[in-house]
Parts: sequence; structure tokens; C-alpha cells
Amino acid sequence: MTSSSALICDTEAWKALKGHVEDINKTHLRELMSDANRCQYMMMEFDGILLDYSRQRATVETMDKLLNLAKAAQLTEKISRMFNGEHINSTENRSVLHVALRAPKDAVIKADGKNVVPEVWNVLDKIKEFSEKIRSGSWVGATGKPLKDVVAVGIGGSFLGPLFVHTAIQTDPEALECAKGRQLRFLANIDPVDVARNSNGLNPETTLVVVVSKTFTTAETMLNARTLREWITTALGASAVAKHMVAVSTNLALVEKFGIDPNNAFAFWDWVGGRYSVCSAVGVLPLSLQYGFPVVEKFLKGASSIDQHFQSTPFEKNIPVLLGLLSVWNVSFLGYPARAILPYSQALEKFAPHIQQVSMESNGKGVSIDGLPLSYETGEIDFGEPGTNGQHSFYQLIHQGRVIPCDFIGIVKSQQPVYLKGEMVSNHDELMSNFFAQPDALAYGKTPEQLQKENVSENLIPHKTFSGNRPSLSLLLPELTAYSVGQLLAIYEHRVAVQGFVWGINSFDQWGVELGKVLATQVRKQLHSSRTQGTPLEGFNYSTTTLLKRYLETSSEPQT
Ligand SMILES: O=P(O)(O)OC[C@H]1O[C@](O)(CO)[C@@H](O)[C@@H]1O
Repeated sequence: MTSSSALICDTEAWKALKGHVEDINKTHLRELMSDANRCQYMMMEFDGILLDYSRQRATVETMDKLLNLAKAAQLTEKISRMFNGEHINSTENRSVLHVALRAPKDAVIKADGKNVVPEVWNVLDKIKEFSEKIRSGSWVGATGKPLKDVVAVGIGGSFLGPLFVHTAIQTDPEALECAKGRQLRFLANIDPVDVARNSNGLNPETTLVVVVSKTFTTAETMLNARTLREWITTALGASAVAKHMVAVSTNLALVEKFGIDPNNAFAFWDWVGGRYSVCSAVGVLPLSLQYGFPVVEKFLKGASSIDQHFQSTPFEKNIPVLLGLLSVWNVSFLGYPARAILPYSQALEKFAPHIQQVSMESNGKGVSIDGLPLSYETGEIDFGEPGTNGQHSFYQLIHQGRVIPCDFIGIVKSQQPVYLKGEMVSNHDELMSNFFAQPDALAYGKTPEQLQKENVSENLIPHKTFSGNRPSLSLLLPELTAYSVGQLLAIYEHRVAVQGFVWGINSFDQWGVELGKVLATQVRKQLHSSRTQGTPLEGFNYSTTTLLKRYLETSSEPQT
């Protein structure tokens, strides 16, 4: 067991895994895969989702050792502390209760002694009512027209999760039907090009702007919100803000100060981390406006199903726990610094960008939760693209270059099936042929002997050899619906938490994003005074001074 100030790397369980790496290095996935009992042990099913981790560089013994590590890290206790609303985000003195956002109405989840589920459902009911008004046309804009289009303004966790879910369900037949005649756009970047892209073609008379910001102080979001407020008031007059702008925030005082009627604000709470907020009004409001609340409620139910599985299933059958432990194994023991997220589904194209924030903002830390410097790496470099597009891009490197553990995510039933008469297989079968083939190509590789038998010329043999032994895991979902998107989200959220719990870090703060913001403030002030009063550059190093000088001398940004 670790005492609160000890590092997990000092435990016997960690040392046992370190020693075990040597055993694993003596094996090849080719051999491991020939053991059917092992493979059977490494398949797990829950609520329609099938996990196959037999292509991890692990044996049953590895799993036993990882489960011992979980014990040494007090994983059971840490998960309970999260669900019990303890202030596990200790550097911000906050509970971590995104699970309460999708809990059933009759659940009891307490933060600071108070059941938060009724408050959650108050906001959900308010969203339901408001979105029905907008969708039915009973709430109209300043000129009496129904509001058909929504622009959600927000960045980071106030953007990536909602965009992921929107992209994932927009071609689902049920969601598609519910969204008929409506548009949902996202404005995140402060780059004015993003403003142009997301307002071009929209009519302010029929547009609702949802400003989404936990703090309501994020520089990019607030300037974008002011820009769209200007777009609305220029076209429709100042009073139009009341009908055309609403907000999602924990900071209702600043919402009001901005000029948005507090009755048109949708609250959430400081116990919801930004990157874990898609199940709060942050995601639920824009998605309900586009698809209707009943569709979004299915998404919440999918996430809740995984929450219950995560909270109550023994670790050896617990999908997020197994995935988290295997990631720790890959990063801390096998030394693989990256992870590729490879959904064989175009609808999941925004999944990897969302998980990049969930994972890298959570686990990219250099000290333990008690502030001790870590002697091991935490977090991994997450990236990904849908298959098969990625195969024609970066797969060369993962087959013959660096070893990157891969998550293959496949869907049994396509949202939009196509079968052309005379073709050997349907379009979805064609896609899935690749989903099934790639993990084996990575695991088995191809030996020089095999190439010789194929009469490959000697000089090409080294180039055509695949070392194999490259780990992956496969997740197979029955279909991609609002429900299963919720499941997928919760699996990854909890997996990231498991990794952080084992590494002994705080996965719920993000101090690393602050320094850059502070330095930008200094630059912003300088740009303002140089442009308006010709103030010379001061206080920057040689490099930044040179770049700023070039920028100021060669650009003529309007100042009025
Ligand atoms: O919702 P807010 O307060 O505008 O913050 C947006 C994002 O900024 C961050 O604080 C840092 O970039 C993220 O954690 C957060 O999701």
C-alpha cells in the first residue's frame, strides 16, 4: 500500500511489474495469440460492447500483477472517493462528480453533504423545456421568426465534447430525422477566420447563440461572444440579445454582466471539470436544441450504464479499469509514449480530438498529487484518425517505425449502409475488413522467411519485413447511437481516471495551461499600446522582440 506521500513506483507491485518486463520481452504476440485460453480470458463483454485485449503484450500473469498494482494504488478506495464526492481534486479543493450529470433521477450522489442529483435534473428539465420551445417555434427571434440555427461558442472542454457527440450522432437515422431543417455550428478558435466560417450563410434573425464557458472569463470565448453579440445587435438592435443569446456557465454573475438574462442561463457546478462537462448543459443544451432532449437523454443513459459498471464490477471484468491498467503497462513499463485512437467510423472523427483533451490535460503531469516530483512518465501522446483514412496517412510508422499501442474501435451496424449490386461486399463490410485485418498485421508482422517463400528479391526483404509484436486492443460496438456514444465517452473518461489514480497524480486540475495565458496578456497589452500610441517594445527577449517587430511593422490590423 502507498502512504499518501509515497510514490507508486516504490511499491512491491510496481517493482514486480518492472521485473516482469523481461519475461514479456522474451515472447512475441505471434506466440501469445496462439494460446486460445489466454485470448478467451482477454475478452470482455458489457452492455453490448465487446472488448478484446488479447493483442496487448501481456499474459494472464501480467494481468495479475497489474491487478496487484491497482491494489497498491488503492484504486478501489479512490474510485469510491470520487463517487462519494470527496474533494479528490485537491489542488482546487473540489469534488469530481461528472458521474452525477448522468445519474438517474432517483440516485443520491452527494457533494459537501448535499445530494446534487435534484439540481442536475432541475437544469435538465429546464433544457428540455427551453429546447422544445425553440424547436417547436413557440420561442421566436426579435423579428418573429423561429430560430433554426444554433452557434455554440466555447473552447476546450466547452467545445470538444459537444462537437464529438454532435459529429457522432448526426448521421444516426433517429437523430438525423430529429434534426431536420436545423443546423448546429461550433465557434471555438479566436481566429477571426473561425468567426467567418461559422457565421457565413447564417441569418441573425433565425440564429440562437449559446455562449458556453465554465468560468465565463476565457479570453477566446468572451471575445467571440462579443463578436457574435455585435453581429446580432448590428442586424437586429440591442434588445435582440434577450431572444438570440443564452449561456451555459458556473458563473451566473458574469453571464448577467455580459447582458444575458439570467433566466436564459443554464447552470453547472464547480465539481464538473471542463473536459468532463459534455454531460452537463455544456453539451446537453446545444445537442438538445439540434436533436431534441429525448435523443440526448439516451446519450446520458449510455454514459450512466458505464458509470454503474465502473463503480461496481470486479476489476478483472471492468472495462475502464482494464483499459486504464493496460495503458499504465504500456506507458510505464513497456515505455511506449503514445496511443493511437483509431475508430473505423467516420462519425467518430472527432473522438480522438476530444480524448486528447480528456487524457492529455488530465494526465500530463510532472508531480504526484502530493507535489512530489515523479520519477516516471505519466500520460501519453494521444492522436488518431478514423480508419481507413489513417491507413493512408500515418500507419506506415506504426507498422514499421515506432511502436504505438492502438485502440481499434469498430461498429457492427452502419448508420448509413450502402450495398452496390455486383460488389463482393457492402461498403461497411469493406470498411470492417480493414478493422479486423490491421490488428493482426500489427501483432503478427511478416518475417523474412515468409518473404523468401514468396520469392521476394533479397534486396527488398528488409524493406518488406514487418517485425510485428505491436500491441493493440479492439472495441466492438453493436451500433453507433446516442446511447453507445455515451458508453464510449464514459469508458474513456474512467480509463483516464484509472491511469491517474494508479500513477498517483491529480487528473482533475490543469495548471499547465495557465502560464501561456499569462504571457499572452503581456503581449496583448503591448500590441494595444504599440498600435495606438506607438509605444516601443519592452520587456521581451531578443527572439520575441524580433518577431513582434516584424508583425507590427508589416501588418495593419484595424484599431477602431
Ligand atoms: O469553459 P471555460 O471556462 O471557458 O474553459 C475552457 C477550457 O479552458 C481550459 O481551462 C484550459 O484551456 C480547459 O480546461 C477548459 O475546458
